[in-house]
Amino acid sequence: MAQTKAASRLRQMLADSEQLVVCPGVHDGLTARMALHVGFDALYMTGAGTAASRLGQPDLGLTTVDDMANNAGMIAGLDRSVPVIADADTGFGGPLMVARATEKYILQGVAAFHLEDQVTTKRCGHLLGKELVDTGTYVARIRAAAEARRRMESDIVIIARTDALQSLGYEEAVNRLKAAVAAGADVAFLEGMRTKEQMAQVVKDLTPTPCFLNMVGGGVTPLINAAEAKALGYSIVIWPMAGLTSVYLGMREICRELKETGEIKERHTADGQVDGGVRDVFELCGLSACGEFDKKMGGTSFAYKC
Ligand SMILES: C[C@](O)(C(=O)O)[C@H](CC(=O)O)C(=O)O
Repeated sequence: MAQTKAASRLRQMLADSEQLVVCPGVHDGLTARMALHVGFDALYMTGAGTAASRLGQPDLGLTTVDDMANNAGMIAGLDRSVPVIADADTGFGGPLMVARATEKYILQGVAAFHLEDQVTTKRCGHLLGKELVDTGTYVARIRAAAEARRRMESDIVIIARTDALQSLGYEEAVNRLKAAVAAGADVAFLEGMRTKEQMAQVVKDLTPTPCFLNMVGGGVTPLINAAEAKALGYSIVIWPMAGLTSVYLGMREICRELKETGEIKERHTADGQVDGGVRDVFELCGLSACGEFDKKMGGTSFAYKC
């Protein structure tokens, strides 16, 4: 398996200490297309969003490895030059299963993924009552992922996440991250931080390992902007709710309008064009590019203007 362009690209970004990789959370093709259109250097495939959009379920470990890997792979395939960082929850089982999951993510062209130390009946890191596996079990997950990466001759980036802060405290959480890095993880992710002091301290305590920051709207971690995250020394910051919050607010507004008034009024841009209509959505998803490709290859189905 050759090294993927996207994983190498992400590794280059991580090697540049001046660069902070800012990733909007996306959960499906349309939200990913919109983030790509706006021009982000990398995307984050949220597990919570995958559960909500593919299953209509909360983030409680209900997605299978194939739900997650297939969703991540579809998103990664939209633009292979833009790295996709994907949620891999607990790795979906013991070391054998974690290795299989890693192989699936690699084959799907994902650039990076995170593995955590919750039990497999996991929950969102910003909910109460999280249960953990012991450090040995967690490290075995990371080791299995690193071994699968070696077997596949891949350069996929492994992000170690710990949820230990809530029940075991800061020191134990940092020890778990250090053990995960020793077992082959490239990046450290302390989940559920509650203070700006912790946010600053963990970067120092994990040096020189790049650190990952999770900005969940409505979660337990204080929200800071990209400039502040960069000043603290973070390498990656994700905003996992970007797609979910947009859909939640936008769909609610439009559904209410239809229910209350019996119609949905067209939205317009400042220069009077319809905004968000059918053509905009198709074009965002590559309508013109599809027609051009078909024609160039000698196809005739889309030779007329769509
Ligand atoms: C990052 C996360 O794993 C995700 O699935 O996006 C979640 C965030 C969320 O539930 O919004 C988490 O922090 O556990």
